[in-house]
Amino acid sequence: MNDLEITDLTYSYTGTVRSLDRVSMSVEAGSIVGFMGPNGSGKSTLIKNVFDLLRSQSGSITINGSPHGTPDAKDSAIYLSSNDYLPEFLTAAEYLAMIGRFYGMTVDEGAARDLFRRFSMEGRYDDLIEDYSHGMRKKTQLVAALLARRRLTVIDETLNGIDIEAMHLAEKELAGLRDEGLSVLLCTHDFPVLERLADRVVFLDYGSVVYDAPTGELVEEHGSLERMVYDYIGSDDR
Ligand SMILES: Nc1ncnc2c1ncn2[C@@H]1O[C@H](COP(=O)(O)OP(=O)(O)OP(=O)(O)O)[C@@H](O)[C@H]1O
Repeated sequence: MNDLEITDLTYSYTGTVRSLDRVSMSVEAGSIVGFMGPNGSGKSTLIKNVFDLLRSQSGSITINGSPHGTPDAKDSAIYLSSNDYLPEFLTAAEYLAMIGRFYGMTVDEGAARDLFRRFSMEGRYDDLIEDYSHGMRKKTQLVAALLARRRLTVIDETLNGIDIEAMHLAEKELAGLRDEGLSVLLCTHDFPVLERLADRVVFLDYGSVVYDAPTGELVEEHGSLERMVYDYIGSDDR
């Protein structure tokens, strides 16, 4: 079964221009799908539709087999947004416990502290988030997802801004989610990360899917994801 199934999703903010135009794509269980596209291509609009943050206008979205607005669907997925907004007035311990309560689970404090240590934030677990750097906030978002371990984790450029050591660990941890049969939709323009990690890549432009294929096939055909994107952007068919 697919953890995320999007069929013919169309969305317009204005009623005239379509930010998404009949987009269909899926994320298979136990896979990592890379999600790319130029600024304004519709990536955030699609993710906001998936998480019911924008009311869908036409098409259908299911998460773990349930329509995306239902409690079952919401319980099955976690969204790491591109910004670093977290409740400033909570400590990470309180924030992670709150995320646990959202999902009806008790956060394993030992596992949380261990992730904090491994992401080079030892000793900061009980500090207020208002004193965290940008990178620490991004890593805290990631720790929340790694603790929640939902069927579908959607990462909207959350990894931008974390250092190379944390990135290395993040890649390992995301591969670990996949090994457990969980899935990840990873929105990033970090081509090497996608080539290492993504089983499949979806590339969006002007609200439509341009490429949707296994990463290996795209790399074989174009030489690299970077080449694929630069050739496409520079082409006359656009
Ligand atoms: N609130 C809004 N009102 C009107 N148009 C919007 C709104 N939000 C986004 N758009 C338009 O919808 C289109 C898709 O935007 P979206 O933010 O989904 O793109 P994106 O691929 O996430 O871009 P980026 O890489 O810059 O984050 C763009 O043309 C954008 O201008």
